[in-house]
Amino acid sequence: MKNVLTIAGSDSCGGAGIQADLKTFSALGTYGMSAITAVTAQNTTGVFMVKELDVETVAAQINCIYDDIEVHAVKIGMVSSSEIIETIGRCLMEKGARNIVVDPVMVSKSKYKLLRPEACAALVKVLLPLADVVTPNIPEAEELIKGSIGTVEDMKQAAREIYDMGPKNVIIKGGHLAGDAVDVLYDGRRMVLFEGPRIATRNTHGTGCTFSSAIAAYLARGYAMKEAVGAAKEYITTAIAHSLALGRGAGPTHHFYSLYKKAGLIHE
Ligand SMILES: Nc1ncnc2c1ncn2[C@@H]1O[C@H](COP(=O)(O)OP(=O)(O)OP(=O)(O)O)[C@@H](O)[C@H]1O
Ligand SMILES: Cc1ncc(CO)c(N)n1
Repeated sequence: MKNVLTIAGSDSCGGAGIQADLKTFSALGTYGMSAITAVTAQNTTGVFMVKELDVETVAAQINCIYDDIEVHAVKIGMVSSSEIIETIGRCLMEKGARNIVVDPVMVSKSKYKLLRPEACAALVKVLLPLADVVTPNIPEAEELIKGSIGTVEDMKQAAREIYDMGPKNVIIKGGHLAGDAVDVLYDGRRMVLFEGPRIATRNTHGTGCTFSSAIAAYLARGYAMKEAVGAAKEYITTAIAHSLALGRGAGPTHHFYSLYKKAGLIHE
């Protein structure tokens, strides 16, 4: 069994954050563990409250996992303050963490700021250089490069600029553009495009969390980066295709279908 840790915020409605991450880890046959950075009160219509945890609690969760259990990959999601970011950076360096996936969560789909604006610099300085891969969506990539992105060519240029900030690989997710859902992976030498059909649904709560967690799970299972991203793309496309019309807003991705299908339990 491969063990995967998520360091992220809790989403009370279970569609994004820690809850999406753990569901993804399980569905992909890995053992999931968590260090919670903040508790959010949210549902499919929006985020209503955020309570950050103190840095001692964040550090204690990470340290006690690494002191006891082998961690084959770690995914970092919502980390709202500079202090929490610096604490996570320090802990992961001390523990020699590997297979680090950084999802630079900034704003929820419902437009709630999940990263304090002044903490963006710490994210760039501390977490990007530690990342084996960083997975911004279009608005996050625009914030990182301080420019606008409207085409796949713009995504490639943004990937080059973000690569220069220190991560080993960059994926720009194209979920926010029109047309097919195209993601761009850049490893400093090659640009690889992952193209999926755009699924016509409003139920896309937690797509970014699910995608980055799937990459972490596949890296933990020993996939090389390009193969991990390709497999994660298949997983997220399936999870969106079978997303759930829960609540009055954007419903969540679905995590059981792929597992059952892969296991040969679903015949179509
Ligand atoms: N409607 C869709 N159909 C198919 N694939 C999609 C769709 N929307 C997003 N994706 C894919 O889902 C993955 C996550 O991308 P997206 O841009 O939605 O992340 P995000 O904005 O970070 O999500 P989150 O709401 O969790 O912050 C990418 O692989 C993207 O191409
Ligand atoms: C806790 C949490 N993390 C990430 C997201 C992604 O937008 C969210 N909505 N909530």
